[in-house]
Amino acid sequence: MDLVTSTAILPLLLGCVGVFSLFKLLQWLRARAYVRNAVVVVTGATSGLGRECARVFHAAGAKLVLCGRNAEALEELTRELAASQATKVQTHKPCTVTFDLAEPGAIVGAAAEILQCFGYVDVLINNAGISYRGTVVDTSLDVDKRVMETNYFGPVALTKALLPSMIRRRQGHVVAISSIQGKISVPFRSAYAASKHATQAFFDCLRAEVEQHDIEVTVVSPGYIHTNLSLNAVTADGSNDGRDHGPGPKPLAGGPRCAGCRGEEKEGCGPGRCGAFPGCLPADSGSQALLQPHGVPGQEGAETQALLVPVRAGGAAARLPHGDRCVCVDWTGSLPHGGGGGGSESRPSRRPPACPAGGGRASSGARGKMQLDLNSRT
Ligand SMILES: NC(=O)C1=CN([C@@H]2O[C@H](COP(=O)(O)OP(=O)(O)OC[C@H]3O[C@@H](n4cnc5c(N)ncnc54)[C@H](OP(=O)(O)O)[C@@H]3O)[C@@H](O)[C@H]2O)C=CC1
Ligand SMILES: CCCCCCCCCCCCCCCC(=O)OCC(=O)COP(=O)(O)O
Repeated sequence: MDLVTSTAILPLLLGCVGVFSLFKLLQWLRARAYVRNAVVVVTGATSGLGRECARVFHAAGAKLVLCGRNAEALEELTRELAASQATKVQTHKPCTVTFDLAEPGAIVGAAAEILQCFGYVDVLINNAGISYRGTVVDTSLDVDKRVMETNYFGPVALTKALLPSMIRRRQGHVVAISSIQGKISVPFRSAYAASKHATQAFFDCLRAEVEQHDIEVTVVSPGYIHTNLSLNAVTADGSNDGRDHGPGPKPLAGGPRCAGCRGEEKEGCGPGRCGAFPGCLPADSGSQALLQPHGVPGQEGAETQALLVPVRAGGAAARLPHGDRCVCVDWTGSLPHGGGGGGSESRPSRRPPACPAGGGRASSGARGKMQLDLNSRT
């Protein structure tokens, strides 16, 4: 490289680094300013994602309204936040409101209480939810309704009750914590996936309706996060599952196998063989990954952070970190919004063919560490 070229490249590089750093700094300042002193309502604040939201928003200076069913747990969280390490920004004592989202009659009163806390709401985070596990045929309709009440009708009712005040102020941000299961449907999670699909649709419609009032609507679609959600999952008869073997579709005993391998000892699909197996997803079947674990799935510390990746018609893709392989799960994945390349309905189930010999092995059920970072807001 001659002298002229090298002297031109160095300033250019430094300039790029400078612009990038400035952009990051502005992004950080914007996120901080957005949250500081904002009135943020978090439902399901006593556990998991909601608790983490409470911690992060409190530290960033938000005026929190913490909602949950358990008044004592909410008080304990308030004490914990008050005792947490001081940050540079001024923090505020949270307000708590206790109500059950699955009680339709409780929501209007709860919304009024929420508004009394600080007089208005800037951000509503519809986070509370329950999981469900069971077969369609065994699940009583009461259970379907309970999951829908908690995950869908409750948040919808609360949003409706708080919207008029946001519209009057021409300010507000409604957040719905949905799930990847709001985009794709998997067996044995019918009620949960249905509630999350409904959530996705409702809040997408809302976004289009309230844009004119300067109100923002965000749907968050996380992948697996290791919380109490699995422990508290309801089952077909309405009882609690009570098992915590990590969230998500579980491999059959003995490890992940192809859908056609139920009860057999053969494992895995070899490279290039995925297409033959409804239960096996190609490691890379398209330009967009559905699930993109960072780290080795199943391994402690693997980052399977929430992914907000649009589902593409034509194939669910899971890219594994250790090379291109099929990913075998014990169910036949159906795709939303036109699976199978162009059609508008999910693919009909096919009977899985016999399992191929040998091949790669991959683990489903990777767990994500949860850590929210307000700075990553774009
Ligand atoms: N964990 C995961 O892998 C994923 C979670 N999500 C979604 O994230 C959200 C939070 O889940 P997560 O933190 O994991 O689960 P947790 O079980 O840890 O927390 C759920 C929270 O919701 C509250 N809640 C449950 N039912 C009701 C109800 N009827 N009325 C009021 N509050 C209620 C719980 O309160 P209580 O203490 O009273 O039970 C609890 O605070 C859910 O909407 C879930 O669907 C999405 C994708 C992945
Ligand atoms: C490396 C893994 C490959 C698996 C590829 C399958 C791709 C599709 C998987 C479906 C993703 C579902 C994401 C679920 C996010 C979510 O809502 O998790 C919570 C639960 O599922 C509820 O927990 P539970 O343990 O009760 O199922």
